[in-house]
Amino acid sequence: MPTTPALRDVAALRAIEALASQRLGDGFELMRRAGQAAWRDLLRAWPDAHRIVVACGPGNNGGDGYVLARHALESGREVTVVHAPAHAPRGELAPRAAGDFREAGGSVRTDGALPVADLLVDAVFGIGLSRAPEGESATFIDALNAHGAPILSLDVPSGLDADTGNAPGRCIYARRTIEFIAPKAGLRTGAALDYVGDLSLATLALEPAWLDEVHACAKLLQADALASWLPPRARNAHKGSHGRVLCIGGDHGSGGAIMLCAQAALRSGAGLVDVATRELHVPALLARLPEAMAHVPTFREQFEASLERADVIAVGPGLGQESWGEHALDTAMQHAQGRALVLDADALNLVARQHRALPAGTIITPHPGEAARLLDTDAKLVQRDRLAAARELAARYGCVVVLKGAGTIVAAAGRTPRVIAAGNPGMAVGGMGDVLTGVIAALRAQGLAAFDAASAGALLHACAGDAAAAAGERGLLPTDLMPFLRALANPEPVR
Ligand SMILES: NC(=O)C1=CN([C@@H]2O[C@H](COP(=O)(O)OP(=O)(O)OC[C@H]3O[C@@H](n4cnc5c(N)ncnc54)[C@H](O)[C@@H]3O)[C@@H](O)[C@H]2O)[C@@H](O)CC1
Ligand SMILES: [K+]
Repeated sequence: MPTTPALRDVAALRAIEALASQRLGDGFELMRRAGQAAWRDLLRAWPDAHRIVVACGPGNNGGDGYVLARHALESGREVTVVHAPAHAPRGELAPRAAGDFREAGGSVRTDGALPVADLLVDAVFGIGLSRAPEGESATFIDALNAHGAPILSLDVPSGLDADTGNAPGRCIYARRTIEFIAPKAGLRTGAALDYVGDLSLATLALEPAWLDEVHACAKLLQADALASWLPPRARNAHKGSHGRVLCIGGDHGSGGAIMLCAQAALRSGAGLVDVATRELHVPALLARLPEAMAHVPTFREQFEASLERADVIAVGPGLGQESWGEHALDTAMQHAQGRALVLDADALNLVARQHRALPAGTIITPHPGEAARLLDTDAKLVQRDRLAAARELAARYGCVVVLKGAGTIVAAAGRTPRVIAAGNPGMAVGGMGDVLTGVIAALRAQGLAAFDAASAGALLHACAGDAAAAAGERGLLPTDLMPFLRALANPEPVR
């Protein structure tokens, strides 16, 4: 796959299927290729699986399952196709694939009962899922999940909405999913990451140019894209060449948040970092991070001078929503003209509370709860369709949005959203977002445009999290990322 592959939604996949069926002259050819590709993938991942149960649904996803089952049968495996009573093959193609399987001597159980197996193949529902599985469909999915053998899902774990990554009801927990034709946005963000397992792709030998004829709903940013975002450093650089970041936050009780932000900004290459925080936190900050310059927002002149000097103002980590934080945010916003802004955490909660407009190009980094407050909805609805929520935030606030959570999304009006293909659950710990704010602010200060700084920052942060998680996800600390931020921010060996 290229470093930033295009992601497709169901509408685009339907368009590609129609186009390909027409150009190949036979609708069944795609199903034949899908079933065969899935069989090859199964052999790669589970070469020793002998007893294979293929669970088929009523549509073309089930048809792919019948094609795979015929290949398994012909290679001497013990194969049983099982479908729920209500899932007899329908339409034009699936009955044909089922007929081929029976003709080859395959047996089909129509009572939904699952025999002993080394491996289950899930071909119940694909991109045609139209509602939450209920009744027999729900019981069948429950039985597959409870069986105990690993599950290979064809195209989509059955029950998952391939556009949103939301499971509206029961859903298969796959060990592995083989996608057909093109990678799907909905398999890479939010709840989807609990269901998909390892992902592989079969393009079904379609001409790449055919894919270009349909729209991409998002792009996937993978670890190897990182180097291309990071600007080279001039040999005669001085500290001013790499930008000046002012980090504002750390009300009483939250002093660590702004320290993490500042340290991450320095480790991601900012030339100068100022911190405006509570006076009480200054000694700890300077002891821990002597490279930072400390200011106190209540000393107005000193604070305003630091705002005037800043290239990038990052507000929010540990800011709180009391008058101290409100005053610091107000003052920062008064000096936003001509500077880049990165807003996080309580800065976003204050923006939501005050119904504040944001200067164009502001980067906001909400988690789903903050996104919900900004959109006046609830976090569950945000998570139900993360891409739509990120796009809506970008449109409503005219800003660049980094919607955090598994499969972070970066969106901006008029741009194709980006989905980050890195990060891990070890990063779900307090302080991790403060680090992200510092990373993005540092990249913005080094000259990246807002959308690129947000994208590269989210990717760098996630990759550093993955590198740090090599020692274990449980117990991972935000400070563990610091050496990896430095290493990954320097992809070229230093001469
Ligand atoms: N159309 C094509 O050209 C190709 C399709 N392919 C496969 O076909 C799949 C799409 O096929 P379909 O469009 O037939 O859709 P699916 O097979 O995903 O499912 C549609 C069928 O399931 C039923 N259904 C949907 N949600 C349900 C629910 N919650 N409870 C009960 N029944 C439900 C529908 O009524 C319909 O009969 C892809 O995911 C892929 O696996 C591949 O063979 C490649 C080519
Ligand atoms: K499936």
